[in-house]
Amino acid sequence: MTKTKVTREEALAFHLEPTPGKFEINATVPMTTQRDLSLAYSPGVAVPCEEIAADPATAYDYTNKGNLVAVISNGTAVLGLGNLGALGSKPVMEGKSVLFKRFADVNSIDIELDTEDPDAFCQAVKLMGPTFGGINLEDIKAPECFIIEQRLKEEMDIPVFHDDQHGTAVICAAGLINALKLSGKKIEDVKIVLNGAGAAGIACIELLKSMGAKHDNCIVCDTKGVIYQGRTEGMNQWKSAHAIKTKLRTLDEAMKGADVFLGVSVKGAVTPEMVEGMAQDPLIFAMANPDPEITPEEAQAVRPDAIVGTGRSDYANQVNNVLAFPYLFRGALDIHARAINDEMKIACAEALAEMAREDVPDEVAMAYGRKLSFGRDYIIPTPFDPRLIHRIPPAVAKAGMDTGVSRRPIVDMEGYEASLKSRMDPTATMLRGLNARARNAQARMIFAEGDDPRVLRAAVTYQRSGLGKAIVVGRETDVAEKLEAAGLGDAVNELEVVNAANSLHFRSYKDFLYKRLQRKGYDRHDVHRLAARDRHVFASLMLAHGHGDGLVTGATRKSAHVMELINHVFDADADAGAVGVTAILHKGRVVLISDTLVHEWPDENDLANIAERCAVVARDMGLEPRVAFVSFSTFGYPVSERAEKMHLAPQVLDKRGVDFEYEGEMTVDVAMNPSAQEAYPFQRLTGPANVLVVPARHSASISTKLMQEMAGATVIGPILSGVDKSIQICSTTSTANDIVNMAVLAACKVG
Ligand SMILES: NC(=O)C1=CN([C@@H]2O[C@H](COP(=O)(O)OP(=O)(O)OC[C@H]3O[C@@H](n4cnc5c(N)ncnc54)[C@H](OP(=O)(O)O)[C@@H]3O)[C@@H](O)[C@H]2O)C=CC1
Ligand SMILES: CC(=O)C(=O)O
Ligand SMILES: [Mg+2]
Repeated sequence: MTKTKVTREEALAFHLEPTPGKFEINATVPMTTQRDLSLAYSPGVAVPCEEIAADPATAYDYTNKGNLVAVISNGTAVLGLGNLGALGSKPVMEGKSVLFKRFADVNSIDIELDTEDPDAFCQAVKLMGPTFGGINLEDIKAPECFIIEQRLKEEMDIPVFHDDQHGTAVICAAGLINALKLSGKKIEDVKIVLNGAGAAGIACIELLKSMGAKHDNCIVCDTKGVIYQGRTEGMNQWKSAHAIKTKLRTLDEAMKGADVFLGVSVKGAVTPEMVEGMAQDPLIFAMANPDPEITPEEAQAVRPDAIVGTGRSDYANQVNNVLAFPYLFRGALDIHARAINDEMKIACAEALAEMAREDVPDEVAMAYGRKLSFGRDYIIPTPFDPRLIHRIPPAVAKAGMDTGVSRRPIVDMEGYEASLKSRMDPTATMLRGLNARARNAQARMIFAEGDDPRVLRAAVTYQRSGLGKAIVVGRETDVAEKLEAAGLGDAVNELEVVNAANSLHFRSYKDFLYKRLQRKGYDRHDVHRLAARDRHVFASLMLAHGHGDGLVTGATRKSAHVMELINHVFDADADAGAVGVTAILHKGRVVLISDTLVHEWPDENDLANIAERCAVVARDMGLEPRVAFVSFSTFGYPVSERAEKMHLAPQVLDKRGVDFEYEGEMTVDVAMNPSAQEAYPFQRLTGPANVLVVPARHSASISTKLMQEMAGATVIGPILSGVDKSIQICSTTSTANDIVNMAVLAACKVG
């Protein structure tokens, strides 16, 4: 991975703009009217106060306690920068709060306490207990951190978790589990050298020992070198517990023959010479921040066989507690936990390790600019992996429930996972509904473009997710090679691979096609070539003959070409009533835009047809359609010849008498914003439009692509509607995940 350098100027500008710091606080209730004020504040607020006083558990129902975590530091060990004081630590603490929100939707506030006295620190935190659902201690130096955490755990009834200790230990354990798998070594055999016997170091070595690492195989070092039995200088009880009987005295000596190096000390503490003498396939986690004990370049220059991880996001294998604390707290908060115990931490480590060994979604590859698959450069999930939020907290919550720290156990684990998915993306609920329908339908899905790795990965996901059976059109050897290259070699025997050469039905396909094309200038030879060589045509013929229930194609060629080819087999053009509908998912809203695929310049009758098709698609997707014919004018003003057909289309529907709401012509803001609608009291929509019928294909394309690029909206489609068989056309920029979504739509027969 190439290292992206961040300059001091950039870092300061990032913290300065748009407002100083990294987060603000927003209200979740309306606060506009007198009534709102009476409910949120006096007199209404008295009621929940009394309820909570009578039954403290109801604080989780009537206040934000249950989803609020304090990130608390005194700034005595800020990253690896040392004691920068309470105020100097604030940017890191604000940062941790932002990570809590971004990755696990945990509300969090940073609190910097200006004291180095453990008693004063504990007193302050303890007094804040009622406010929070959990306490995340951060960047407090050892050994005070051990005393503080221990005491607060005993005295508070919510999880108290020192992130630098346990968050780091969890992610270090997850990485180690997978690195050992790759090098074929066992935890009970490996020789481990730990440099840094502070908060992070002691916790890491303790967790690894609880997972099977042998005491005598672990050498711990600090600024004074090896911690051996009998050493007196710079010792404390936490270090003594890990002292071993040895003649080794320096880190240099300790590193000779070591299998694993764990660094939680300071920048540059390790030299290439030290790494050179390590055992075969060494594992090096140089976790000091912001600069590691040794860089991956330096380590791999002398030991190309090394697996290297650092705490930074700009190298491969980021071994950083950001992968642990948001999800540990999410799981703990959701069971109203009293504590985060060892079992919950180990469950978190194991779930993280397991995830890294699975196929990685395209969204993650895109965020990181490279394909990730389990191996030396990818042993732990990356922080932007969208699976983390619904995979890790359930594992943590379950471990908490099994070990009795939960105050409100989760009864429906599947529902919990589903709620976690939609927690980060409200529109995911709709997608989940479609997935459930597809799973019930168990459609045999034809994936026409078996020569494309994205399509192959989508086919494997479709089948392995239990959505139905995947049939791939392609050459067997080519499919096998491409699956192998995508790290899915074991899927070769799972997929059905079909082509003209191995199809038992090829002759009847050709007869069928000849009948359709014989009066359109095609002879038998042309038809043979078309059916044998064009996978879109071949796949369409399969579908036409019922040798699949749905078809997904279009990932490798422009949709207009694909439509042309499909039309050799089906009547899927404008004359036949076909329509393309694109769903835009953004900020919890779903809006359908049409026609994005078939009609170039529809007239008012076509527009009315398009609206009718959209209504079907909307209902198929669980939406009650409210259709707006959109234009740049609203109800005749400004007057324009171009807006005329949008003005007339509702009148066509008036004559037809349809069973859904429609209105127009109107601008997009009037269509979508109820307060803008108030200016037109006669208009008939009962709420914001969720279907926009646009004047032409170009405006459809411009609006959907603008939403995608500017707003980052999720775009699904165009969904092909009005064809009697279930066909969906992807785009050439579709990811494997997009293709699976299209297969789900095809399976649900949307449209
Ligand atoms: N990647 C990640 O997720 C995380 C990384 N870290 C990093 O780990 C480091 C330590 O943090 P933390 O444990 O909280 O801090 P502490 O202050 O609690 O501990 C620091 C430890 O490092 C030792 N140390 C310092 N310099 C050296 C050196 N040159 N050689 C050997 N040992 C040395 C100290 O030794 P002594 O006891 O003799 O003073 C002490 O034992 C930081 O760089 C931090 O950024 C921490 C948490 C998470
Ligand atoms: C990552 C972290 O918590 C630290 O370096 O202190
Ligand atoms: Mg820290």
